[in-house]
Amino acid sequence: MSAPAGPGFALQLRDVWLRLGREVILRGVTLDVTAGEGLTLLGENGAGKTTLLRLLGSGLKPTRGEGRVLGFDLRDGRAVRDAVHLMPVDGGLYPDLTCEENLNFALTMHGQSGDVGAALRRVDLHGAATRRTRFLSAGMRKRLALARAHLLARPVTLVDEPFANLDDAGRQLVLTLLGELRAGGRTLVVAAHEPALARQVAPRTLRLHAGQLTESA
Ligand SMILES: Nc1ncnc2c1ncn2[C@@H]1O[C@H](COP(=O)(O)OP(=O)(O)OP(=O)(O)O)[C@@H](O)[C@H]1O
Repeated sequence: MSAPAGPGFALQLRDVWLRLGREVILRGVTLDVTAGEGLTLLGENGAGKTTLLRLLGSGLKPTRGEGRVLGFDLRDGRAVRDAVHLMPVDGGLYPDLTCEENLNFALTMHGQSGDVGAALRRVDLHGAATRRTRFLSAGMRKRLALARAHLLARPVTLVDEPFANLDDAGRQLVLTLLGELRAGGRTLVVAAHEPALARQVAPRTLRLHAGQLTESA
């Protein structure tokens, strides 16, 4: 990349192309996100939102182009994965672990400590603490994944469709907990089909279309 990321940039992409199989998903994506900024990522089904989040979390490598996360090259998977937490659309939980085991495991993996009981109470899952996550409803899994993202509070938090499968109280919980992450200075990227909700915590809006990313009003 021509210029290294300054300390104020959380995310930088320069002319990033990404191909999966025969399909070119990203076509020259360039992006600058300052530390602490909140970004809503819009786009129709299949536009490439999940793919872009996975790239920013170092789960996929650019086919062409360059990127940095908190100054670390995207290809430096270990450094990027330590700085980033990606909350995938399906929650990304371990189905045979209980709710509290999932949270404890995530803390251990990042060398962090935290109050797992309080985190479960926050999302109204304290009654299911010892239940394996495979036996949770889709909305309960979403709540648990949200609790994990909030507990880890990584400097960059990427969230894929946080409002899906949630009731009104659950959607409000998403806004509250993601809002707290932003208030604590974390950089937040939310891929969603609910722009009015997502913008409440991530006001800058970008749209992916035909592999290209543009600012959206
Ligand atoms: N492993 C893969 N191999 C090949 N193509 C893939 C792979 N994963 C995703 N794709 C394709 O990449 C494109 C973008 O998918 P992606 O999941 O990023 O879209 P999205 O914007 O998140 O969609 P949605 O709103 O439906 O969740 C789709 O055409 C999809 O078929």
